[in-house]
Amino acid sequence: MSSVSEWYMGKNVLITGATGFMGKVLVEKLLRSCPGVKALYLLVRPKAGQSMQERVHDMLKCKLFDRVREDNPDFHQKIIPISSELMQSGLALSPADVEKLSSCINIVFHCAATVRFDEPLKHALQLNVIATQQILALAQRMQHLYAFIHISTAYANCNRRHIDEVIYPPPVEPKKLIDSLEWMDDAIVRDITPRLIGDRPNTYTYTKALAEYVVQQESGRLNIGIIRPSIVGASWQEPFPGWIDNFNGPSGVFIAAGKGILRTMRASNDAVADLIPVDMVINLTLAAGWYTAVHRPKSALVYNCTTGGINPFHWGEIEHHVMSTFKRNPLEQAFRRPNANITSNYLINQYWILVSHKFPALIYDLFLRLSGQKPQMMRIFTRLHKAIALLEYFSSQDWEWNSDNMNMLMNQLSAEDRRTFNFDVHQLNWPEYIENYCIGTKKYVLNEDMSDIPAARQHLRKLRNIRYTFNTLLLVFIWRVFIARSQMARNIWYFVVSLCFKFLSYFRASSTLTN
Ligand SMILES: CCCCCCCC/C=C\CCCCCCCC(=O)SCCNC(=O)CCNC(=O)[C@H](O)C(C)(C)COP(=O)(O)OP(=O)(O)OC[C@H]1O[C@@H](n2cnc3c(N)ncnc32)[C@H](O)[C@@H]1OP(=O)(O)O
Ligand SMILES: NC(=O)C1=CN([C@@H]2O[C@H](COP(=O)(O)OP(=O)(O)OC[C@H]3O[C@@H](n4cnc5c(N)ncnc54)[C@H](OP(=O)(O)O)[C@@H]3O)[C@@H](O)[C@H]2O)C=CC1
Repeated sequence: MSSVSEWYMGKNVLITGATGFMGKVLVEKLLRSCPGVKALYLLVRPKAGQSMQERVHDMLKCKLFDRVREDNPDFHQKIIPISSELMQSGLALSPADVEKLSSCINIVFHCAATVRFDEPLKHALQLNVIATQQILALAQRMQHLYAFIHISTAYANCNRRHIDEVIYPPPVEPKKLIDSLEWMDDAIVRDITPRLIGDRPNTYTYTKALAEYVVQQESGRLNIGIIRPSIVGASWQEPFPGWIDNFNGPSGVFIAAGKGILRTMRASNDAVADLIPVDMVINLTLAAGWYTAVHRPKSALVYNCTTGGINPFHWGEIEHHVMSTFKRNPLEQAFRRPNANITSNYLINQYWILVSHKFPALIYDLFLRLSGQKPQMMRIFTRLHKAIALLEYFSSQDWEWNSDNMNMLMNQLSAEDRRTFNFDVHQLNWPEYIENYCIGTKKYVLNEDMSDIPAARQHLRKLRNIRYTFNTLLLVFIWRVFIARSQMARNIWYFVVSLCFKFLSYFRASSTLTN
């Protein structure tokens, strides 16, 4: 057995955010690659009418856990859900649970956060900063804790161009901010938020930066590791390629482009798209847990978990591969044929929004109205524009992350560990990864069947014929309205036609001469 897996043998692990995208992959990998792990304690809240037990039960039934289920059908016995609402005082843990966790937990992975970019500051602060303080306080009480791993983001310091593996001074002293926001009502907080977040784009990156500082300040004698992944995408290889379960980050953009809804977006073709597969992030996280526990670094080690500096890929290339994949493997019931283009030019983008988003939406809604249905396309576009406006900051510029600690960690692993907990981003073949990612959004986010691809292709052919018919009708209409009715338009038209004719004659004559 590898030394990382061996270390997890007999250990009790506490995980927050286990029902989220990364948390699920962490739980799965621990169960599959560290079969000796004793128990996973998951802090989960009841949600949408489901108890925390029901939520965890549903989670473990999902396809992500198929491989674990094959290896050990009783794997759920190692999962111990603990009811906890991180936004409440004391994390809403019962005294008995606090007692239990304090006496048995050996390692903590703190993944829970709000990742919404439009989260009101108070809420983001409550979850990303205050809950982190509370988890740290709980960790301080743990008698057999070897390591505390905090999941941050590579964009916590996105106001800098070059980001080292250090904790930067916070934009404000977190305690002062917490105290001030406490007495302010939501309207005042909303008004001052832009001033507070300053040169960061949203409350998410701002509060994640504050959380890192809190972890550093309040860690006491804990052994700390901070993981900073960039844009976390579908899985690369494990448990199977292309697994993804949400619309966050690029996934929503890929889906909207595949459905033919999104045709234009502001992004720089040449900017590095710092995507990193979720399985690589989790492999690094588990390896960092082992390293922190065994080597007990004197101060918190930060791991920038990024790809751009090592194996760069650009948004322009992503656009190409996403479009090519969705043309070969279309999504069902596309609105239009997939044909999205990115541009960094504001005016060009506005033009295409008008022509390729708003105009078709208007026509489609008119059609829905006329056929007695409720118009919906304009509403969908309004939401899409709101979502992509929040992402454009990240797709229009480059950052440079130092990844010395990631390299150091890799060098610390045995050959076997490097295979089992692979986070060597050199090995990523981007075109293949993007293809699997897109197919993953089709299979696991939209739950579409691959056997329906011929029907989806047929639908795209139908859309192409509608487009040809529509363009022909438009041309005839323009002809009737403008050309046939006005002498001046007729003269312009004849002038253009004769110019084309002359050009053709000249071209033919010159090509005869050269022959
Ligand atoms: C051809 C392609 C070319 C590519 C070009 C470049 C692409 C660049 C792309 C991306 C760069 C990203 C850089 C991220 C860097 C940071 C990384 C991190 O550290 S954190 C993780 C990231 N976090 C987020 O991504 C949260 C973003 N999401 C939000 O903040 C909210 O969801 C928001 C404001 C976008 C929408 O909020 P609401 O309240 O209007 O809606 P709600 O409740 O969230 O969702 C409504 C419905 O829309 C879907 N949806 C959500 N996000 C979507 C999206 N981005 N696109 C499409 N649908 C989305 C949802 O699944 C939901 O569907 P139902 O109603 O349940 O069926
Ligand atoms: N996804 C990405 O691209 C990136 C993510 N990260 C970081 O990785 C971590 C995980 O992100 P990701 O998995 O994508 O996020 P998700 O939104 O998928 O998951 C968030 C998790 O936090 C839990 N949570 C949220 N609020 C509460 C609460 N009040 N009480 C208890 N639990 C709560 C959620 O539980 P519930 O199911 O109950 O809502 C869920 O399990 C975060 O720290 C994020 O900042 C960093 C870089 C990129």
